[in-house]
Amino acid sequence: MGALKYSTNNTVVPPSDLNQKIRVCVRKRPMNKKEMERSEKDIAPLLNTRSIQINEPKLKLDLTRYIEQHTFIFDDVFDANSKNTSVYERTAFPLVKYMFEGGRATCFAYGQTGSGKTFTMLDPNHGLYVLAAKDIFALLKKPENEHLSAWIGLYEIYQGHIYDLLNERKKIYAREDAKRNVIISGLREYPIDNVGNLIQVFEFGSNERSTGSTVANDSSSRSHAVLQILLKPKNNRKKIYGKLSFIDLAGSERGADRGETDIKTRMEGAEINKSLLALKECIRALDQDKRHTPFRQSQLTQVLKDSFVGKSRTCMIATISPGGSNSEHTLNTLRYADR
Ligand SMILES: Nc1ncnc2c1ncn2[C@@H]1O[C@H](COP(=O)(O)OP(=O)(O)OP(=O)(O)O)[C@@H](O)[C@H]1O
Repeated sequence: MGALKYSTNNTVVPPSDLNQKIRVCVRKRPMNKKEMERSEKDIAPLLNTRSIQINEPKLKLDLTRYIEQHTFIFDDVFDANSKNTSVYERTAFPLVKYMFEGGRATCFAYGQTGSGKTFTMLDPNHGLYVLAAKDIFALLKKPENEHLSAWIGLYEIYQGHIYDLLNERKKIYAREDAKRNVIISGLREYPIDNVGNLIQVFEFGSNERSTGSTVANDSSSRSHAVLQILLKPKNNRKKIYGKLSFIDLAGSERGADRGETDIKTRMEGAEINKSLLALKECIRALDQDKRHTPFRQSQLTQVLKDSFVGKSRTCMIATISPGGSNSEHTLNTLRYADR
């Protein structure tokens, strides 16, 4: 990423390759009502379709205010007025095509609580998973895919444990089989043959998700939610032909040490921090084509092993808030996503 040398200022830049092993995109959400009421400034102008500037408000020792500018370049940057459909075209859609080529694909949303992870990934009307499902069922109707069927599984990772959201939050375990594939034993998977069906099963499962309240968002997620859509041969349910996982990660700021006194919250934060760091390490290893991927460092990266080794592709969507009050979190998110 850092190797890109073209100008960042309002110039037309060449689009990034949609078929890269890893793509990292940023999505900025619109100002919300509270931010508008506080007349917050938008501190995150886009410079072009691939770069964004953060105007960080700072204070000198003599208390005079100044702005520190930071510029970041990504594979795509989506502005506040972008619709999920255009985000989909350049993030999850290439992964849908890839799973029909027999690949394992993963799409993550990473960002601060309230920055739009769930809205982007898992919104029941126009989340990327719904848009993907529409294309998946259309592709399954094609004669060349007649032998395949789609299955869905939904689980969350909370404090290093896996809970099956389609089976009353039953605790389940990941293990490696003789071929060193990671299997989540006991995970309930349902065959699905249309979008309505998938949304219904997903909604049932997401009601089970463990949520708690934070200052930023009353139903903030403290867990990572993983929705997996599998393609299996109709005549062999044990075999996985292709896989696409959508992951709504826990709020990134929850991993920071915020001086919480409550032990439960501290432990949650430590675990989230561990898993997000492990994820970053794995993505870095994948990016640099390293032979060793440290996926064993957390439960999250362990269950995603097949996204990091072999025929795999990953897209990370870093979601950010536009307002000045979130500048620190926004910078942390962009630094995390910056490769
Ligand atoms: N791009 C967007 N356009 C319009 N509204 C948005 C957008 N992104 C987020 N929102 C709205 O902002 C609010 C917070 O978004 P969301 O719940 O997706 O955040 P989150 O990052 O998933 O937070 P958490 O980690 O707490 O789950 C929601 O009301 C959502 O509808």
